[in-house]
Amino acid sequence: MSIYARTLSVTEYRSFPSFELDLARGVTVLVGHNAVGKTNLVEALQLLTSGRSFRKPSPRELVRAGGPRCSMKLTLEGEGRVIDMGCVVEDGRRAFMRNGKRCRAAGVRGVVPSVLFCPDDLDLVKRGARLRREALDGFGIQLNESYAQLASTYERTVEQRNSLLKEPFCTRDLLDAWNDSIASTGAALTVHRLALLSRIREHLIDVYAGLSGGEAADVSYVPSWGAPDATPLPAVADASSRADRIEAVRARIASALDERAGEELRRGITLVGPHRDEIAFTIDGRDARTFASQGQQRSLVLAWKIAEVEVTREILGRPPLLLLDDVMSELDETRRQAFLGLVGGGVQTVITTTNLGYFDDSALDRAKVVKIGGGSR
Ligand SMILES: Nc1ncnc2c1ncn2[C@@H]1O[C@H](COP(=O)(O)OP(=O)(O)OP(=O)(O)O)[C@@H](O)[C@H]1O
Repeated sequence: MSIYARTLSVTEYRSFPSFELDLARGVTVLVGHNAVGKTNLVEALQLLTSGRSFRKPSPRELVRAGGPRCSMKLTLEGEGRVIDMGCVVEDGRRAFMRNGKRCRAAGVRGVVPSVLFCPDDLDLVKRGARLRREALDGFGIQLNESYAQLASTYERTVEQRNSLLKEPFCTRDLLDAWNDSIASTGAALTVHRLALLSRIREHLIDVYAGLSGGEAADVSYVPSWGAPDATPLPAVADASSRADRIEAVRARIASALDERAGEELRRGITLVGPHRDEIAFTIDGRDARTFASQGQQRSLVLAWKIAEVEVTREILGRPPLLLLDDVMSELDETRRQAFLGLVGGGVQTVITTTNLGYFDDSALDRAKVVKIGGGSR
């Protein structure tokens, strides 16, 4: 049996003095009124599977108001293993634990990765590019530790270069000294992104066509460093062509940095690199950000999330933990069924809702329903 999330327990965490939640191997529905803490539980599950929270809280925000510390533990079980992933916040500092031993976020990340879908995601297509980059990276870092390390090294490098750019003494020579690290780390990160996006794309196209009755959706990577008609990058077939690909991107980032140095010095920010790249959706060849209806944009996001589930299965050989926070009310019947269909495919799922009316009887019969703010059913 593949590894899955069995029990979450939290103490002095957000709205909970203490709470223990046994999860079903299939679907667990958390039902309760507004503000009873359903999303808080989803957040803990995300934190203990991915090492991050979509709410981006400061450590103190995780501690129940007035308390000095909080702790969370998620027990994973299967494949002959039991692993406890933990997180403790004390004195305003957050520490992760694996089987009781302190570790970095990487220690809890990715054994059972999670795919979260919450109401904020519904605007993913039309909001700023940063959110789409974060969606791709947040997924990628759970599947590949080198992706995670590159993303974090690259972020630090850009921060340092931007700090330098804001200094009155910053000169072209001082700036150029940073270009190598931006270009080489940025290129390696970009190649990870391109590989992951191409896997997501394959599923997204099929899923979207199924949801829409045949419309052609697509998603592409629009780099900050190249004209769209630039020579295509070498295809990734093996490790050596991967190295060629990184070198090709590195050279383009380096030359774009060179070209735009004057503008960077004037504006005080780094204008080239993966932190400025775009992930763009189209439907029937038209830019989805400006042309797609709200329903089409939602279907694109839904297709993206389903693609994340399928790509996890492809790469790790097991499905992720799917966390659906408060989205049932936002989706119509077809889209709800698309998600519930995944569940039939053996994806462990936690769904929060204020209203069980969004589920048909057969779905509820197969689910474990837990009332939050009351007893379990
Ligand atoms: N650190 C904290 N200490 C105490 N309470 C907290 C803390 N953080 C959040 N809360 C409380 O948790 C509640 C929100 O919980 P949550 O967002 O999980 O609700 P929910 O059940 O998902 O609600 P909805 O159905 O409206 O989305 C709020 O009442 C908020 O004040």
